Amino acid sequence: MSRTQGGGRHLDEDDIRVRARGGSRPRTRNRPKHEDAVEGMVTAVDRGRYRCLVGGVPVVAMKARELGRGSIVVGDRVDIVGDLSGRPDTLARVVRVRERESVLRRTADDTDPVERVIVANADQLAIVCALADPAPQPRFVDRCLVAAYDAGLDPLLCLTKADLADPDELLRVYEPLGVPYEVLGPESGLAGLRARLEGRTTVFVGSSGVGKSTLVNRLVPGTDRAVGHVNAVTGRGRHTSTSAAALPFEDGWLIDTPGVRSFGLAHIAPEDIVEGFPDLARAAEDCPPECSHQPDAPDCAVQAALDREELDPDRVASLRRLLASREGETDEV
Ligand SMILES: Nc1nc2c(ncn2[C@@H]2O[C@H](COP(=O)(O)OP(=O)(O)OP(=O)(O)O)[C@@H](O)[C@H]2O)c(=O)[nH]1
Ligand SMILES: [Zn+2]
Repeated sequence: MSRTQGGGRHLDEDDIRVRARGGSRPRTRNRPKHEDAVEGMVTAVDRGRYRCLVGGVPVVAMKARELGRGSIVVGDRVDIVGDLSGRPDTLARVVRVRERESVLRRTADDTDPVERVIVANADQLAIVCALADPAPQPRFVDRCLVAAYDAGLDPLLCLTKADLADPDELLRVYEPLGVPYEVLGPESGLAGLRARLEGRTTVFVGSSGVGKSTLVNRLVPGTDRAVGHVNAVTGRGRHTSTSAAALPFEDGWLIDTPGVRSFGLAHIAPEDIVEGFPDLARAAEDCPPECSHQPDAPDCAVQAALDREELDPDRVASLRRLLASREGETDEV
């Protein structure tokens, strides 16, 4: 049959012929490119280079031009072609990014509308908070809880430096919310925490000095965070990256985020911020639409419940600060 005949009809007959031979898949012009691509997980990103773990081998890759401008972040599952040997000076190519099961986003600050995905495919957010030195920052915890619930991640509160202070005051607030927690000190075993991390992809966040690195290093001994970085391979500097890096851990992943001290929440709607406060959300349901929940808000049911002493004033204050910070006031943590 001549190729010059009507295209669609010709394709039909070609299709039948292929099937009649049995076995082989029908050839179509739309077959995915790069059928030989192999799946990998992005463990670090550094200036346009993606460090991926492909079948246990660390491979450095660049983004194929056909992928355009879309971002690739730590946690992404990607399809890779090219040199997958992992040898120095080799550079593979990421040709596809698999659909993400979750995205953890942040805006640079609460009034900045530009949001960035910082980690893909995580399912747990470990909020590291010291019990002392630095003093606990419940507002930081609240902010992280909002980000976790919004992203569909399960929160896990890691209370560190239990040798320096008692966790009771913080637990009085967070235990009734059903937030899982671990109390950790230098001498405490890590069995409980390990069990919560097994098989999961957990992002660690914490403000400076809370003991996050100490914790991650205890969980994955001998992990020099530098190994997570592309630099050694590209030879482009030895700085400590401020981007996230994933470490394999017990059938799951630990993702450290040294550059992320907090989450700007500008991309989260006020209603969703309230959802991050399960102890207050019920009362807020009785508020007028678009209620600011601030003390001067007319008919605010949160204020009414507060007046009846049904709500924890500190929690209401924290919610109000978060909501106000989206309006342009800063909420430093
Ligand atoms: N007393 C006490 N000190 C701790 C504990 N965990 C960590 N530290 C100390 O706290 C300080 C900060 O710990 P890091 O692990 O560097 O804290 P970090 O959260 O990674 O801080 P950045 O490196 O700034 O991100 C260090 O001097 C640690 O030795 C703890 O459980 N108890
Ligand atoms: Zn209200």
